[in-house]
Amino acid sequence: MTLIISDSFTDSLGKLTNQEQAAVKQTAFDLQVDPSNPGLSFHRVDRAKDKDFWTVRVNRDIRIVVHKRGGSMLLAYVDHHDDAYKWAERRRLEVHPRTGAAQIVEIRERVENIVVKRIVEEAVRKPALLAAETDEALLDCGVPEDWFDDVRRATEDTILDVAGFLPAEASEAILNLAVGIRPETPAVVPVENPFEHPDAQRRFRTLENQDELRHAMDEPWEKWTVFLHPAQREFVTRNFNGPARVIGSAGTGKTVVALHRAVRLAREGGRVLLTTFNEALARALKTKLARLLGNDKSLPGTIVIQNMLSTGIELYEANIGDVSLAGAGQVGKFLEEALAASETPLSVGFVNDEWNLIIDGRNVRSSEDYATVSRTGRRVRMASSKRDATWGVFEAMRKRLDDANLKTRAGMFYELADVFRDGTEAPFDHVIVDEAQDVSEAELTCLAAIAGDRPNGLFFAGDIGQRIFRPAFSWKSVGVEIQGRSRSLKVNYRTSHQIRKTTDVLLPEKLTEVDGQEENRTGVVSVFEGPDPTIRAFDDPDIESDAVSNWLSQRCGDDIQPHEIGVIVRSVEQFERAIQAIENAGHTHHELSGMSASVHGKIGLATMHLAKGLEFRAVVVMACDDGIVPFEDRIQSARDEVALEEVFATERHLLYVACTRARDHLLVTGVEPVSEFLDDLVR
Ligand SMILES: Nc1ncnc2c1ncn2[C@@H]1O[C@H](COP(=O)(O)OP(=O)(O)OP(=O)(O)O)[C@@H](O)[C@H]1O
Repeated sequence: MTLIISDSFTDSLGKLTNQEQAAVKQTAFDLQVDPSNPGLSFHRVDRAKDKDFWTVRVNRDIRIVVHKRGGSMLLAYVDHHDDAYKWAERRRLEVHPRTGAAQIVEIRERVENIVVKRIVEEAVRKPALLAAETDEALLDCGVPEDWFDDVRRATEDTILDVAGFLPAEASEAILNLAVGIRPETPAVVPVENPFEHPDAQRRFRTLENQDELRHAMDEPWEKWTVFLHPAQREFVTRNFNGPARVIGSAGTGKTVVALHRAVRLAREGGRVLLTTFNEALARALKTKLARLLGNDKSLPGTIVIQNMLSTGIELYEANIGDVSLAGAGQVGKFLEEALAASETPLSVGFVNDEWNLIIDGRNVRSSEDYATVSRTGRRVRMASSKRDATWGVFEAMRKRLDDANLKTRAGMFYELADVFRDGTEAPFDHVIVDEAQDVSEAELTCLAAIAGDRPNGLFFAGDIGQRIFRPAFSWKSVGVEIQGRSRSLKVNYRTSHQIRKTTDVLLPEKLTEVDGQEENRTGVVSVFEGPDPTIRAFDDPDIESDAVSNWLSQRCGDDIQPHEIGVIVRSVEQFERAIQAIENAGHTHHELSGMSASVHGKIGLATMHLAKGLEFRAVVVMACDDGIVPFEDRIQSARDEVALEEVFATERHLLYVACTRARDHLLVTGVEPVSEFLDDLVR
């Protein structure tokens, strides 16, 4: 007998108490070992339309709903006795009429009258969004026939309710149709077994052995470890003959793809480097990898998870020798000294930008190179005569660094790139970069030298709408060409429809990269709903603090634990305001930094920069005042138009990152005059 598990089973398992879950797991193991064991006491669900639904007894109260057909048994659902039966009576298992994928469908006439009645009543008042859709079009979307009328009657108020009754791909397709995006005709992938169809694998998984069953049940809320969207799966399993990239807005499961792909390549014996921007993100990746692997620790290959800087230092020490890096303060001091000694009439600010963005950032080593280097991202033009004079300052700067036996971070990566380009054996076959929007030019050059010409050598996961640390640059110019191998994910698993819709407006619908590629951010749907986010402006910080305190107290009453709540501010200067609000609500806080994860019983507190990679059920983004977001000092320090645009873009990204850490509840506040970005959020 083949045992299959469905996502509806893991969802329902996650809602039981720990004790009940333990009993369910034991019964599921017994079922896998010997389905004929009389202790399981199979009962057919007599009132079900689908006669293949049965229940299995866990204890006096709990029943597992299974679907038995042919030689396979599907674990479909688990609940208390009556609710388990009701669930099965309302559903049938069928094969999608177009694609051939297996799906569990809710039977329209069995869905509680009240719910459907509300959908119908409300539909009378507002225009129906999909009234003109033909049967063919709805079938193409995967809508079961008995739901056609409800879909056609759906209004903007009821479409989410209707979508909630449909199989996931149908739900995603009609939500897109409702905003004018016509879904692609479904792919017909010929498969013998409807459970093996790519669309089916997002909700069903055939279990090969007890370990897989244990893994699927151990942390049922971590569904991503077992079920992938077909678009995610494609990125995990596909082989690329050049650098490839998965993109998508916040919460679309890019990190999940990066992790699964790392495991897939290591299972094939590859040596994988999974790297990311900072230590906090690397730590989060390690935790997730451990969840994904479960007990399966014996990979034929290897996975090293390390932030970019540590990777660079380790590789340098292994291949070149000891390295001491100059800090930003040290670099600034040397530049000022070099400038003062040169008597060149340039501003310190200009020289700093020129060094960071061009000379050090692009590894310019001679005056000849300086004359021809690309100045993309820097609108300040320079006559060649001026460049000659300026070059002397940078030569002196390099000498100062050499004399002090110091390197810059960029310099270290460029040197490493030369070493690997010259044929030194790299310790990795595959490099996967998460949060790739924040990789620097020097780092990318080095990674390309390590694995750029290997099969499946370079893979990136990122979102240019979340670039918050580094300036954008041309990937092509460092030989990383992803055109034709870059695709976006469109299903948001993290944030509710309501939060996603509100925060999406912070960014333009289309973002253009330096290389000219356009990323269309429309057409994303979320897999669940929640309350509308609240955006509020207050007259003074004390009133803001009181309002935030009240909101926090209410959330804790909503069955949310303090550590599932995050308060996020622009920078540490606003921590005091946040702490006051947290303490007024009768809670304590825990500062989330690169080195520490959340602490049970304490509300998390983070800056917007360090919020990247975090996730909370409820989030407050507070102190969004004018002058704080965007941050006035950064605006003042921008020395040209491009730099100013860059400041506004990255400040917007920061607010977007902060707001999209929320799953179910979001509150954004500021004190008058508030951040100009809040106007967009209430639009
Ligand atoms: N196939 C899936 N099934 C269920 N949950 C998923 C799936 N894929 C991702 N998730 C969940 O969605 C959330 C967001 O996933 P992930 O962190 O990979 O998104 P992301 O695109 O990298 O987000 P960000 O851009 O904000 O970093 C996580 O809680 C993850 O567990």
